[in-house]
Amino acid sequence: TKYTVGDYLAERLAQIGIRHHFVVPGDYNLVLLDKLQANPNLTEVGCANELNCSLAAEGYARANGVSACVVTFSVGALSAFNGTGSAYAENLPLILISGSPNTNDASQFHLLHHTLGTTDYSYQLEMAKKITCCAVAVARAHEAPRLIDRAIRHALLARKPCYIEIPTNLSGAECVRPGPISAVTDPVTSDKAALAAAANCASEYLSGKLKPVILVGPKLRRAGDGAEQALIKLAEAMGCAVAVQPAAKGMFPEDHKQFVGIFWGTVSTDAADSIVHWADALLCVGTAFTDYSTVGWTAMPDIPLMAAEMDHVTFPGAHFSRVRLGEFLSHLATTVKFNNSTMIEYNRLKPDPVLVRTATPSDELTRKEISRQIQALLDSKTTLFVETGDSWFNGVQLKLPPGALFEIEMAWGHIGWSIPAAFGYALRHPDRKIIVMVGDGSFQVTAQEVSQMVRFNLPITIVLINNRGYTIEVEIHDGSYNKIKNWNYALLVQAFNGEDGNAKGLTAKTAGELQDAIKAAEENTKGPTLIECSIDQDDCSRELITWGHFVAAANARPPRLPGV
Ligand SMILES: C/C(NCc1cnc(C)nc1N)=C(/S)[C@H](O)COP(=O)(O)OP(=O)(O)O
Ligand SMILES: [Mg+2]
Repeated sequence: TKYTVGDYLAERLAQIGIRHHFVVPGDYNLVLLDKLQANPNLTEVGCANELNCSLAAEGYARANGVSACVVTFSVGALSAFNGTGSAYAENLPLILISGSPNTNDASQFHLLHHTLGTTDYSYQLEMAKKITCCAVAVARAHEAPRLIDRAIRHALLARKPCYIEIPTNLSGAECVRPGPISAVTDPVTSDKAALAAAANCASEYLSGKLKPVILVGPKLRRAGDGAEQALIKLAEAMGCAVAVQPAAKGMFPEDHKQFVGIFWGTVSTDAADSIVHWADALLCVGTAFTDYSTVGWTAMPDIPLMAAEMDHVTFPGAHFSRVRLGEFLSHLATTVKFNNSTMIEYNRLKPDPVLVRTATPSDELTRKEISRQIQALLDSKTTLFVETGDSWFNGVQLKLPPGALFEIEMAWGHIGWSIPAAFGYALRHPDRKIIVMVGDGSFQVTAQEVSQMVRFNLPITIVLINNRGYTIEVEIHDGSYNKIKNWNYALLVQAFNGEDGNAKGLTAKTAGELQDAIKAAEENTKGPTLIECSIDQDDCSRELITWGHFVAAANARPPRLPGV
């Protein structure tokens, strides 16, 4: 049988380590889906809609390093653009693949379904160029290898999504077999001279400082090439305090003796903000200072920063291009001077552990009791997903035991992300115990994907916090629009079982009911268990209220008058 464009794409996806590809079929991509399905290394994963498909691929990329989402033209791709935007903001190489019209239609000025009703079908590629690091449209079969290889290589190197458009009549067209995969995957290493200069210059700069602190950001993990291990080596070579941004929680071990908490301004944990503000040198590793991570700009560090990024290093008086993060951290670990002054000071000021009260079983359920019971669940096999909402604040406050992992989507912040993302992640990590903390508002956005968890028998535990609406928004700026129609969430999940599913839908209104529901969830190994926890609508974290106040103030800054 002839080797085709679809076979080429399938082989490249398998060669870069993809084992599941997320799809929603449409007549523009059916032949392509057949070719992908024909590759023995790929398992096709159907999703209920393209938003969820792209968010499932985003979650898969967190676990696997790279993912693929295959949709149909316009009606599919425009929804998948949302998860693609998430992958862009969260630095994940998601490969978005869309079927497109037959190559003969444009020149015949045909009006087509799934288009805007004009004879110009180029709008989708143009839109994709804005939200990916490389967007290509295959117009003739012989250019497929060059374009597919280029898009995938760009995505892998930039840790950003890419876009590949394949016309419905080209997926089955003749194509040559791919050359060595190293041409696509070979990493760009640091320039040797720049690496040495950067490490020497940085250790020189640090030796002149009295109180250095390391601040870890979300791009540390995304940089790959052993950057997380290299950071631990560097931290131990310096002996200094290590604080972590909320979106990077779990990227530095929280049981490490140099971990000083989550730096999030006034809503930091463990007084991390005190030691960060005490520092006279802040080595920022893959950090992202956004309005949300700086609490409406109130927590922007006010000393000159050292920034070690995925592919460059910059600090007062110096900039070094083409220096890979992992290599830089490893190299700096060998040249930097030991200086644990900030650890000594931190051990003086760190707060004593707080006593968390255990509710009695008949107590009405509260947010604090939910957190206490989830804390008790975390172990070395757990991956905790926290959804946009008060779950961010409740999740960030939890302590991660050795080996526990944490996933958050703080840059893009799409409510509902956690359900498809946890589903995609779970397919890649069936070995891990996945717990999702999600609010009622978020759950309503992407609830359909629980049915995929049922289909694949994934024992994901969904802790749904039902506080009757959009509480984050209430705290930022309240209005009628923050109210939502309440669902019977437990019953809904049972409906996803159809005739053969193993999902469980439970409700918990007291501490004891939650304890029992968690036990039932742990025993349900053949499907997802949703526990609907009802709490008072104003039972939210103090951190949310404080953070919401400053974020609202930042949103409300008056427009700058011209010439002011
Ligand atoms: C509506 C919105 N954000 C705006 C928004 C709107 N649309 C999308 C896709 N993403 C968004 N973040 C947010 S954070 C809600 O408070 C979430 O409500 P819920 O899931 O119920 O969580 P909390 O009650 O803890 O806030
Ligand atoms: Mg809510």
